[in-house]
Amino acid sequence: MNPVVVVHGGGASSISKDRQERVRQGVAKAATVGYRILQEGGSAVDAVEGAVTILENDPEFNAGCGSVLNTNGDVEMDASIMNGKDLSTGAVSALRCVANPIKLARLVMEKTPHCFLTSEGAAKFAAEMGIPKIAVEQLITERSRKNLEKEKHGRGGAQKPDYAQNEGTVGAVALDCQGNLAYATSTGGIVNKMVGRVGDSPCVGSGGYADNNIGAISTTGHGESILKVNLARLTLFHIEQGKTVQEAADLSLGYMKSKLKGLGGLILISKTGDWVAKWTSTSMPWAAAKDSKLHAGIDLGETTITDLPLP
Ligand SMILES: NC(=O)C[C@H](N)C(=O)O
Repeated sequence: MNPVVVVHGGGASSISKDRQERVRQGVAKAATVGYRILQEGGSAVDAVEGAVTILENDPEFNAGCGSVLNTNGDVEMDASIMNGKDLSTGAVSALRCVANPIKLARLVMEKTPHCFLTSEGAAKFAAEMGIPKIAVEQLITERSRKNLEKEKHGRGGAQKPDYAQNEGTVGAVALDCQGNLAYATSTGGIVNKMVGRVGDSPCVGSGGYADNNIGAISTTGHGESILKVNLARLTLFHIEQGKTVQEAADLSLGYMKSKLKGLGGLILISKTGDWVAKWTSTSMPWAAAKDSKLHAGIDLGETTITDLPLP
């Protein structure tokens, strides 16, 4: 089986010129790292964890360092991961003071009898696993502080968040040489969210899904809409009904938009290695690595294809 990795850096409003290059490099690096892991014989789970860790560590994206702030100016992160081989899954939500939520989600999947740990319980488990607690300041950037200010005061103190401004959730899907599929999704959520608000990203079936018999998907966008339509599982349902990856993505994103006015995006790989990156938000940085080529883009109709650097 030829390995494939696709990553996204979140459905977003238009990305400013000065950030575009950094965002482009971020997704390209994540896809390249994930692909190398697969080429070296790593599993799909290893690849999605590796790719998402790169994006969590990159302050340009709304996950790990660079997460958006809640209404108290604090960071509460959500993440989930799934192994399509046996449907094992792990998730964390409302997690504070950990650099890489996706690593903790994987530990929930592999080291506990549960699928999902939240808040204090997740933090306690992180400590038990020897994951260092970091100061919240290490996760907060100048940009996220400014975004919160803008959200609170810049729109005349409007109470409702403008979802078009919420950007940067990260995700990855992978197909390894053995034909195994996996997904990982990680986020700081939405700007100015209520304390304790949990979005779609840690919820299996909404923020992502992976089943070796069908495909793997990671989603991004307006979490409350994604939760209501179970965007990830809905898309895979269309694949099960015989749709192509493009058709399935269009159908499920189209349904969320027409039914709820919810905008978002997704990356998807089928069990046969067909892949797609689609969005209804203004833009979505993404990159895909397959057959030693790197495909990447941010805006609609704009795709570049380059050779992947040799290992
Ligand atoms: N930008 C995003 O994808 C946000 C995420 N889906 C959430 O609602 O928490």
